Amino acid sequence: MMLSQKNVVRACAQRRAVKVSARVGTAVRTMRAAMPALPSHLVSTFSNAAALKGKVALGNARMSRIVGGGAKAYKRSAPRMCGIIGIFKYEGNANVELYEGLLMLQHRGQDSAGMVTTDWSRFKEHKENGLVKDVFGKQELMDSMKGHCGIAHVRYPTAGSSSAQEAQPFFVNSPLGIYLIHNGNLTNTEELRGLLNSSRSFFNRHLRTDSDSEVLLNILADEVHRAHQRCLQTTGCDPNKNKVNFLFEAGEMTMRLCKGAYSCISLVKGVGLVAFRDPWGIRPLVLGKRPSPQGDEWCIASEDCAFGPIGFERVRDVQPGEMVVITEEGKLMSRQCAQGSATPCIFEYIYLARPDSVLNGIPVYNFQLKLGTALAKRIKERNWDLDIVCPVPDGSRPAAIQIASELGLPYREGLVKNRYVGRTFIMPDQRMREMSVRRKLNAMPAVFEGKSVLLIDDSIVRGTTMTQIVDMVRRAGARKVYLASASPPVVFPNVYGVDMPTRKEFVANGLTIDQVCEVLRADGLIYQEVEDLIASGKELNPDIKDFDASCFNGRYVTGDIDEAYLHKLEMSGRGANRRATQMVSLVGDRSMVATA
Ligand SMILES: O=P(O)(O)OC[C@H]1O[C@H](OP(=O)(O)OP(=O)(O)O)[C@H](O)[C@@H]1O
Ligand SMILES: NC(=O)CC[C@H](N)C(=O)O
Ligand SMILES: [Mg+2]
Repeated sequence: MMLSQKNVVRACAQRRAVKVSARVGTAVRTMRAAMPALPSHLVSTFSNAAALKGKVALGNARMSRIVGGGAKAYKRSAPRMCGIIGIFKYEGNANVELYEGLLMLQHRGQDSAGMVTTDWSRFKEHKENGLVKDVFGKQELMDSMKGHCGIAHVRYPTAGSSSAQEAQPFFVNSPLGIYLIHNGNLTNTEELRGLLNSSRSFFNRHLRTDSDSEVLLNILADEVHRAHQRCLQTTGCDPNKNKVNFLFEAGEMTMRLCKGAYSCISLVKGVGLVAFRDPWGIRPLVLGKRPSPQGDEWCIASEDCAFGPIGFERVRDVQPGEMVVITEEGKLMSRQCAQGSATPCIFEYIYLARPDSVLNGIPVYNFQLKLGTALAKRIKERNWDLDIVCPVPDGSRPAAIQIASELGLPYREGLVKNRYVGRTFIMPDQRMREMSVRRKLNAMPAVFEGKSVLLIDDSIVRGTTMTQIVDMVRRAGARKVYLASASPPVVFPNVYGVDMPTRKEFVANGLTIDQVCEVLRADGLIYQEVEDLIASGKELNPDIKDFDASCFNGRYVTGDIDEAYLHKLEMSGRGANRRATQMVSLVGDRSMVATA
């Protein structure tokens, strides 16, 4: 009987099919008999582990977790999040610059793309599932996106579903016309949903999706309405002259009510381009400008790598808890809506952001070099007999270059990435899935033959990439394969906008480093220490007193996340289903970065 992938996972999770004995060999035989369709790499993982150690005392639960996680991992690509951009110009259309800027943020999200442009009298909106070039690379559509201001979004969902209805921007028409785009994830969405449905909300707001971003927009709109009401009750307050103030007041209340991560950009009719960032500054948001004969023009984006190609220059980060308004006339105003205390997400620097970005005053590239330096110190203590250092393209290159230099070893690019694979539908059978991983990366015998190799990756999340690569590198003739991860083991879910909601999908969850090493079939494995990671960031910007490193240390900076929350998340639709039926990206668009 051939079991489907889903059934394999289910069978593993329920621990019915695998009768694990203390001896792994028995377990492997049992697995083979019970699940002929089990991915061979997972079965051989255990055979190999057994060969390496003789026997491995992995418990029943742990075994089924690894098998379940690995099988699921085949369906998924690396976790992503969202990217946002807004542009204010005085004349001409903003559409092409929004498109170019959004392309520079494509690595942050690949599920959908959306844009709205305006001349402040009419608004033109378009959003669809797909990559930026597929959604907006159409002359007729772009010609119709008129207006000198606009906002645009790329999405990788962390709440709700990946349906096109939940693509961004979201829109409300009352009390002012507001479009909003959001990067991050609210952690008290249900509570806020309740507020919007309570008598507190005069409008009885109708929520059409499961998206947290739609909730956030409606909270903001509701607070604008309340600010307007307060004005009407105050002698001498002219609502028409106070719209910017309504936004600032709404920003203050929104930041009191909303928990979690939110970097947002809005177009507000009668006000202008509005941007705000949660009081913890978890997700990035950067302000840029360029001169024009009429005055400064503005761009606000998740990462300042978006500025260069469209002629903007970085001014500064939007501060945690700050709201910036660029009025319809181009005047920049700002208010600190909440006492901010920067604890930016450290995972941004390791994995999510492009190396050519500067976030929170820290150049991402420099951060990655520092991670290389810190890790090299620990590697030296291992006394591994190494011949070459090889990066896993693309994310790990800066760290690997630094490690090679610190260890005095040759840096060799032995893995070639096919950057033309692009997005791929879930492969219908196992052979094709394996093939698609192999066509993404190719190992060169010319580099590996007879060598003891130190492979560097920026992170090992589910272990999918690394398991395949270790195999490939051995097949290409490597004598020994050692692994180093520039980040610590990922063991806790990310609740702030990165799509990593369940612990069981992480290869390092519940295992010792030696056990992970066995699962990955390597000769040695070393991870970055959490203290070294945080210290590296603080050295680059001493004003940052702490980082959100929750996926490594389980300390959630917003203070509202406990075991019960994580458990509920894992049991929820997102955690349980893991979007098994949607498209996945087998090659992230970061492939364009380091090779450009
Ligand atoms: O353990 P896993 O779940 O496989 O995920 C970790 C891998 O995913 C990312 O690479 P990816 O190929 O997505 O993109 P990159 O080119 O930006 O490195 C990351 O850089 C790791 O290599
Ligand atoms: N990754 C993100 O920033 C996602 C934004 C929002 N939570 C959504 O799911 O659409
Ligand atoms: Mg990678």
